[in-house]
Amino acid sequence: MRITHARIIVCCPGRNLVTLKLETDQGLYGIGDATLNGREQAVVAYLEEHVVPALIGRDAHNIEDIWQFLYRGAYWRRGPVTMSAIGAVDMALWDLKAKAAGMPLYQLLGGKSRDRIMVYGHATGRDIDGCLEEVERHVEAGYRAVRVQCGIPGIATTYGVAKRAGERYEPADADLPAEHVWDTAKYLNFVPKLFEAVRERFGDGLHLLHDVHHRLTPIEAARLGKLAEPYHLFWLEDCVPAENQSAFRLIRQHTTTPLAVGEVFNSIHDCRELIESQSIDYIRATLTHAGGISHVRRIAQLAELYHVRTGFHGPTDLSPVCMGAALHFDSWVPNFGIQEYMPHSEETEAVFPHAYRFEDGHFTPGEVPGHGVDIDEQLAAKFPYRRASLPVNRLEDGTLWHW
Ligand SMILES: O=C(O)[C@H](O)[C@@H](O)[C@H](O)[C@H](O)CO
Ligand SMILES: [Mg+2]
Repeated sequence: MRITHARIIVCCPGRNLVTLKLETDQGLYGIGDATLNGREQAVVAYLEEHVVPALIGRDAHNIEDIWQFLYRGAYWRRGPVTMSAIGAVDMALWDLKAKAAGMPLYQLLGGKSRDRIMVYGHATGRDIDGCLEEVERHVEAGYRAVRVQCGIPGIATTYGVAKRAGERYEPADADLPAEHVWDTAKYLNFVPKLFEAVRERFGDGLHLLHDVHHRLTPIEAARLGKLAEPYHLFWLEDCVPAENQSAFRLIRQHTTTPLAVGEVFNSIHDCRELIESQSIDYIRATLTHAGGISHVRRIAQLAELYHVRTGFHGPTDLSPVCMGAALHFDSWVPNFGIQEYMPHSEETEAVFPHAYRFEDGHFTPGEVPGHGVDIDEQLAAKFPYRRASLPVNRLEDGTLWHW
């Protein structure tokens, strides 16, 4: 099954999404997601100039060899741009192989380890009451797990909070980076009250998650972990930036709150120490940004040895293609934890017809051959690319901080 054509489709049905389509001499095609939010065109150029020309004529069945060719062969290993490009190729090749076998992708990975995939949704509010209403809405829709993010009194904009009630939170919302202001003291004094209010109203049964979005120092994260213990979070996410993997050892010494990290990771080397030192509980590196199924499978299998479970990143800046492939992976992976889910816009759903379905707080990946997600190229062409940037964060005195 030779690769004959490769196309990169960039569209913006509400947000920018990059899709790789590989066609073969057997008439089958495979699709991969190459979206790197706010840096989309860097991956497009990498694919167009350095990857696609080298793929034409290769046997699409040799997934591992193509992976090694693109990774080792590049000499310049790792990094989000390279690994997103490799991730898209790998995802498209697995899609092709499963289509050629006439099987849903999870079958090729080893079959199902579970009947359905638990997801967590995002409840956001400008204040605690607004956030509780959104939690309520999720509970009524069947969610078993909800991530809560809330406006912080005294801070004008807060990570993860939608502009208006009931709307989605979309981070890349400006042509050039918007500037937000951050204050750790205000945040730390406030956020335990949010957890307390959720537990008071919804009891202990709901899985409760929270994303710190890399804003604390290790000792501050340790304090938050301790403060959160009475509310038994499912996880505390990205409590510190994780370039320094040993920072998590310090946090771990102080708290039993489960820790999740890894949405910005792109390689097993970004999390090897975190996993081997048992400093985390959930690894969030996902298929698009971490080199596709072939590489994330290695991460998950290392993690399994150390009781670390998966909790894939799944916001709307990953396309339905990544979501579909991730749900097949989630169906198989023995050490599954949870899957993030933010509903895509109606336009995005129409551009990417898919077999996966939501019911009662869970997803099923569908039974069609491949990963079950397609792209309507004619419709995609109606939504041209628009530059959109993620914000930056400054402390109140103007110091640039982590976003
Ligand atoms: O947990 C999450 O879903 C993430 O933190 C996202 O909200 C990121 O901010 C976004 O993916 C950046 O592009
Ligand atoms: Mg996050």
